[in-house]
Amino acid sequence: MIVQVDNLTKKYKKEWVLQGVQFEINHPQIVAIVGPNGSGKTTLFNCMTNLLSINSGTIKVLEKDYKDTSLFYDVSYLQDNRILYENLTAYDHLQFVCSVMKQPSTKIVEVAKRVGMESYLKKPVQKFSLGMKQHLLLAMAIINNPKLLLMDEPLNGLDPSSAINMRKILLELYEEGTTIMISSHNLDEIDRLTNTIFFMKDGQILEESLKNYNMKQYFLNVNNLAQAKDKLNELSVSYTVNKDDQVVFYDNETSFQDVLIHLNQNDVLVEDIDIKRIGAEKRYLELFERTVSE
Ligand SMILES: Nc1ncnc2c1ncn2[C@@H]1O[C@H](COP(=O)(O)OP(=O)(O)OP(=O)(O)O)[C@@H](O)[C@H]1O
Repeated sequence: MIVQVDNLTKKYKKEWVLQGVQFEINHPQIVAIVGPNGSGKTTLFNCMTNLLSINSGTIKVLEKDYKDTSLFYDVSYLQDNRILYENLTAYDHLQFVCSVMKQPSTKIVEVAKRVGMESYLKKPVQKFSLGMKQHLLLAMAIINNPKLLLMDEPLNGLDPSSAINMRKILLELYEEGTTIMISSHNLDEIDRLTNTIFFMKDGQILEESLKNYNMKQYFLNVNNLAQAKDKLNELSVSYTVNKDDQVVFYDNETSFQDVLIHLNQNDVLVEDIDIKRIGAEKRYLELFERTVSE
């Protein structure tokens, strides 16, 4: 067991933010935590790392109670950049983390290279851009090869190539056996990283595999719509016809190839094909549409 959270509740003064959070992670994976602003993602991470007291419930991490101080060596938490010291260099920060994590200082250059921050390793943080600070936070979080890595909005301020590099590093860590819990509002990036998403709604977690949402949706323009409908009915394909007279269907039942072959053999000409992927954004809108439009 990597994480087990049972009936976790947390309130600030009168506001209940976590209202019975419940989930388990039993094997190494990348899990995204997604939810509107203020839904409690940071609060959940802060509770899991014992930075905040909880009101009720239990949290177990790597088979231990979350308050067990030995977890410090195996769990990293990438928080926002207010934890950085403006007057210290990136090297100073990494040296400090190395010493408390009992890691050799040779790791500093190694991790700086991996993250792509060698050129400003010796500069003070006050001269850093937002993205440079994110690089340093990432380097600090992975220098000890954690078993569990919690990341609160790590993509903030990253340019496209840095975001691609971060994705590469996270996928490598996952391959090496690290479990990553990442909160982000960047649903495209989440789609690229994982299809396991915990949606935070009403102080609870809705745990979903987005496999269904990663289906492809096909839009066909055909020369003879009536004939096409007849032939699709023969194949028992579930389809709809949209306002542009396109035949729309998903790839979960009959394969796309079979549909094309059947139409072609029955003199229906497919003139154009558009393919869309249904991802996390669609599910997010279904769950939070009112919140989004408010
Ligand atoms: N220290 C605090 N004192 C009082 N209320 C707080 C405190 N920290 C957070 N809250 C409230 O708890 C709720 C959840 O906040 P939290 O930061 O956990 O949400 P979040 O999902 O991480 O949001 P975002 O996506 O904006 O980062 C919000 O309503 C927030 O105002």
